Amino acid sequence: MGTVVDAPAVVTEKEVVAENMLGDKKVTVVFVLGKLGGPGSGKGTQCSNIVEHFGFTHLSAGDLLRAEIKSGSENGTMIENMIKEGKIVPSEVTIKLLQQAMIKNENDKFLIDGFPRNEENRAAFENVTKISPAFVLFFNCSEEEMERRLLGRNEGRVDDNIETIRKRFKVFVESSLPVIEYYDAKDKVKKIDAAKPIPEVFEDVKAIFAPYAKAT
Ligand SMILES: Nc1ncnc2c1ncn2[C@@H]1O[C@H](COP(=O)(O)OP(=O)(O)OP(=O)(O)O)[C@@H](O)[C@H]1O
Ligand SMILES: Nc1ccn([C@@H]2O[C@H](COP(=O)(O)O)[C@@H](O)[C@H]2O)c(=O)n1
Ligand SMILES: [Mg+2]
Repeated sequence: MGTVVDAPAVVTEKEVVAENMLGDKKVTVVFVLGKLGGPGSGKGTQCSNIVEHFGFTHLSAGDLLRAEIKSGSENGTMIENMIKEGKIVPSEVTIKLLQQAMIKNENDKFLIDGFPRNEENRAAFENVTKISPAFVLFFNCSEEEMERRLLGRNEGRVDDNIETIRKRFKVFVESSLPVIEYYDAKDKVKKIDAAKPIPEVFEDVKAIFAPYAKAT
């Protein structure tokens, strides 16, 4: 039997132009994730530093979902129940919130924190927005340390209790790991040791973001 050669994917000029475009602006997106889904790995903390030093806009999928609950939206009860259980909200809901937030914002550099949490999140985001991340910033931290930080966070989150924290870790192993593996195979995962004190972690983050330094 002869060798079967896959036909090359046909990419039209329009598709090439459309890649990473949001309306008429070209955007840079960095996904921010962590080990075991990264709850408590310091994603939000370091994103604030990146915003200040590198001019990115921080969009936390979890924060957008929590704001949606507060807004009294028809999806509010469903989202709240999913968060209490540490489960992943359907992609169409989260992607719509992320897309709206990016369109409303004039910036062209976004940190998307806590997303994609599963293969459905990842594939749907790329299909709907045609945006691929520049890279994935991955915070590596032990389960014990993340648990300790979350139990001491005191922000009144419904999911910062030992029962939900353990469920969130379990969901990661089942759902989020393939996402990391997908981007790892594309050499897009930049791993950070997140167990160190906050300023030391930021030194490592800074080295990764140096190419995005604001012109002075
Ligand atoms: N490197 C660090 N060392 C010690 N404490 C930290 C460190 N980074 C963050 N913290 C603290 O740990 C807690 C969790 O941090 P943060 O909210 O940034 O985590 P997160 O990754 O965004 O978690 P989640 O996914 O649950 O939103 C906060 O109280 C924060 O001040
Ligand atoms: N892509 C996502 C992100 C988050 N969630 C839900 O929100 C919870 C809290 O997320 P944090 O990033 O703030 O830790 C998370 O446990 C999920 O229930 C989601 O569904 N999809
Ligand atoms: Mg956070």
